[in-house]
Amino acid sequence: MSTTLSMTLPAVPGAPAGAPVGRDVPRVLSIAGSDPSGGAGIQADLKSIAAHGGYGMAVITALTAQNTRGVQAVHVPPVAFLAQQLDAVSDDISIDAVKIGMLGDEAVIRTVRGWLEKVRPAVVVLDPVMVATSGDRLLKESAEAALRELLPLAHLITPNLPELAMLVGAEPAESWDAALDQGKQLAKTTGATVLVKGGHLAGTDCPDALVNASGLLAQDVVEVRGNRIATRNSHGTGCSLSSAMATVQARVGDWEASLRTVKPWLAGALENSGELEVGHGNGPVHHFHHLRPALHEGGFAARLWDEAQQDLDDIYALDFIRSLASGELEEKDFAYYLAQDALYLNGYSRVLARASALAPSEAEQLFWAGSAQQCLEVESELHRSWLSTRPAQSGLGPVTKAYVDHLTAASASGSYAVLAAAVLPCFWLYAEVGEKLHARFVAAGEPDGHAYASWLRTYADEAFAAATRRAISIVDAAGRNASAQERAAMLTAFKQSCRLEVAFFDAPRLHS
Ligand SMILES: Nc1ncnc2c1ncn2[C@@H]1O[C@H](COP(=O)(O)OP(=O)(O)OP(=O)(O)O)[C@@H](O)[C@H]1O
Ligand SMILES: Cc1ncc(CO)c(N)n1
Repeated sequence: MSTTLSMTLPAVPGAPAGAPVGRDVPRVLSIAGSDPSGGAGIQADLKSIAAHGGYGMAVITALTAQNTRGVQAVHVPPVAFLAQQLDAVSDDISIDAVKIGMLGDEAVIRTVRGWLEKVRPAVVVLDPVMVATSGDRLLKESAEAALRELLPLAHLITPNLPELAMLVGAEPAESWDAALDQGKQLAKTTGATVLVKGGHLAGTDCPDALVNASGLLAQDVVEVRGNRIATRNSHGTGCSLSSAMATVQARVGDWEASLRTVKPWLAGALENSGELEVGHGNGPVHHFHHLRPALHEGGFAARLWDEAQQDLDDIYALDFIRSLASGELEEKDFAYYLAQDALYLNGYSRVLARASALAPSEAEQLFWAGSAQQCLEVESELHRSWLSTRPAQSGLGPVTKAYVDHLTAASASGSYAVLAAAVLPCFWLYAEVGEKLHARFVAAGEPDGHAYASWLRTYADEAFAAATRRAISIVDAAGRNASAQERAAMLTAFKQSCRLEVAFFDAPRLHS
């Protein structure tokens, strides 16, 4: 499958010409605390580094006993052993970037400081972890002064708003402008670039900004806006952000470009966090939301079918379908439906011909071409046997037009997979509804005098059911081979067609 790690990061606008380009797979060291529940600390850092194509390493400063509900205990091992871990890594491995997280106490800070002064890594991102999302302290109060003194050894500092306030000796900012002012102050006193984070603000926006007035950035303040995502799964966002920034910076050498890469990724990680179902409190983010596990045969079709269930329920609940089944449907509504169906089939046939033109194999080309021909034959049969005896209907109705327009747009997308997904509901939902209505009619003993008996008898057609199975299997294979992005587009196109199938059956009520 083609959904591999996004190792090739997009060329990012704003990257200065001639900016240093680092290693393809940067070696990134996290010096941080352990979160055994996997959402924050070194566990989050290693996932975040890997998600950005880095090689992750971890030196543990402290062990925490915590989960998504909070921190139960903290254990700081002897600092002599911390120093041994740090030296073990740097004696052997060239480190491209370091991310520093939870430090715990003053002795740890002193040890890390000594190591940084000796090794001088090219990229140092410092997340001044003091208090967890749960409100639990992760840095002894007595160590705050030592942490402040460590800041000038970092290139990027990533405090949240309460941490930023504490580091500049002020009250937490309540507005974005006030936060940026504090960021400027911290950048000035430390000489580092400050990443001011909007996570703790109220409102629908969630901006971040890089602040540095010494000419290192394109402007003194580079803001990257973002929408606030409604989720309580924000455990470890700060850890994930800082380690991702260290990784991308080691590759592209530009803080702004790094933030523009990392922020949308983090938004995706927050948006998809619900999928993980980890814990009962503030859950972790989905670091690998951009990767999808390989789907087994039928797996993508099953996902589409799940998506279609609500639309099927909606179809069965429509007056049109209920009264078609009972025979009570008004003749004018049936005539409108048939006339629109003939118009629709003409457009649909053209779109199927386009699928044939884009098909990757002769077998699929033939299938779509055959289906396109079949459509035209059904259209002319509709005219011959049903429409010739019914009063002329007005032209293309609004739903018919919307549906054909949607399919035409899908055929212009250039993606065979998206087009195949868009045309599928017309096979699948129609075949499903046809089979069910036919079965109900037969179960009712094919009542005499049913106004639509002959229609229902031909509605469930085995040749059409076979074509539907083939269309499903083509879309399933296309979906399994597609990138995550293309799959999402397939799902959107499919879903839209399902909605239009519902609307199409409801159109006679509204427009006949
Ligand atoms: N609800 C949200 N929607 C979108 N982005 C968010 C949301 N919450 C936080 N972020 C982003 O997550 C990153 C971390 O921000 P935040 O201010 O929450 O850091 P933090 O408090 O250090 O995180 P942590 O929860 O790990 O302690 C920032 O890029 C911020 O914009
Ligand atoms: C180990 C560790 N580091 C950082 C944080 C901050 O989110 C946390 N909760 N746990």
